[in-house]
Amino acid sequence: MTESVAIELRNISKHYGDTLVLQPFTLTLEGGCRTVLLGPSGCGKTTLLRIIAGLETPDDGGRLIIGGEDMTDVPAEKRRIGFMFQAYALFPHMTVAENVGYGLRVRGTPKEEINRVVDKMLALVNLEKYKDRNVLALSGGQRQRVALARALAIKPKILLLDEPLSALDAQIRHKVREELAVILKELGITAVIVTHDQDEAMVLGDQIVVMEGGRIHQAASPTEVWQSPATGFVAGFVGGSNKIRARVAEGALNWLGTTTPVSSLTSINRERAEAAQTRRSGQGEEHNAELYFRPDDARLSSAADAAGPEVTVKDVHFMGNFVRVTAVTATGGLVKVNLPEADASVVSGAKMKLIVEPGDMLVFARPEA
Ligand SMILES: Nc1ncnc2c1ncn2[C@@H]1O[C@H](COP(=O)(O)OP(=O)(O)OP(=O)(O)O)[C@@H](O)[C@H]1O
Repeated sequence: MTESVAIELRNISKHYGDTLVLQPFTLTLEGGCRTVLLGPSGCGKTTLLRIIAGLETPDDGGRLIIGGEDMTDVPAEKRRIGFMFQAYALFPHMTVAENVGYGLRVRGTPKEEINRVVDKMLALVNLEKYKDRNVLALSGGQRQRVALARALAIKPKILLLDEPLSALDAQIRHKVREELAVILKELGITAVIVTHDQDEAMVLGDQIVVMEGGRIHQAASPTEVWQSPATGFVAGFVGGSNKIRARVAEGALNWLGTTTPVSSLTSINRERAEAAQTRRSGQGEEHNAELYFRPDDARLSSAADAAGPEVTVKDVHFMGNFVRVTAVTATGGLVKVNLPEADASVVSGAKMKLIVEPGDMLVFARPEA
């Protein structure tokens, strides 16, 4: 078990020249927890990781507190932080054991101690048998575990992992991410993991920080991010929700020509719908809200009396454990619907009703332009 330290990011922001790449924020990453930074390419995840590492300095006024100590001005090599970057950066001319022991060797650790730690780390990642093998003669997943063992060998207080699984193909990636989750949990180390893959974030994180355009949209548990997305961006990014422009007026949510009573929404969505109505009232036909719903939460019906907007089925793909349907709305937008099983009436060109239960609707005020 590693001593666990919290990371406090106080009033952190970052400019490169005139460009603001991280908007000011304050956030605590609990000691011993695994925090995942999740967001699309270019949202600032790596920049934030590099600030924690000491490879970038935050803008003036920002403070980085690690384990209660102000580390803002402490150089990277004095922070006791372990890294694992995207391409692992293993030393190709060295064996597995030499790679894992590298950080200890450069610190002048006695040989016996290095051997002891290397053995322990290789046991942790299940690679004892490969100790004397050259790293080039390993699979991608094995190299990834060597990189993890090397990062952990220096007994870091904090472990930073930048897209640790990006070099692996889809099949092995699933297996390795489960292994990584188990190892990090067992170690109880404070870890910060960057990914743009929401499944990976769900498996690896105790806390997920969802970022976009340099802004933190939400920092919460995987369950909370899934069940109560804080913004439309989170709703759309996590779970691949459909987004429909809507208008709230006179207690009703109008979307694609259909009306859903605001009173039938869940309480948080009802509040947001009411706020959208208040904020943008009296502005004619303008859309003042956005409706999101997950593909799994939508159905298609050919029943004449089904209540819901009409859509035209475009594509139907059998995906193994579900059927993915893409349909076109009356306004030309696309919606995705996941059906639990094949339905003979759902074929390309069929006109069907799109059904979404009010309890599954996520409503947000439309962001100001
Ligand atoms: N040294 C730099 N100088 C100027 N701009 C930079 C520098 N490093 C990063 N940026 C810009 O800052 C923004 C955030 O980059 P960052 O690498 O943090 O994003 P990211 O979310 O990690 O992206 P990815 O998932 O593609 O790695 C990007 O728009 C990027 O172009």
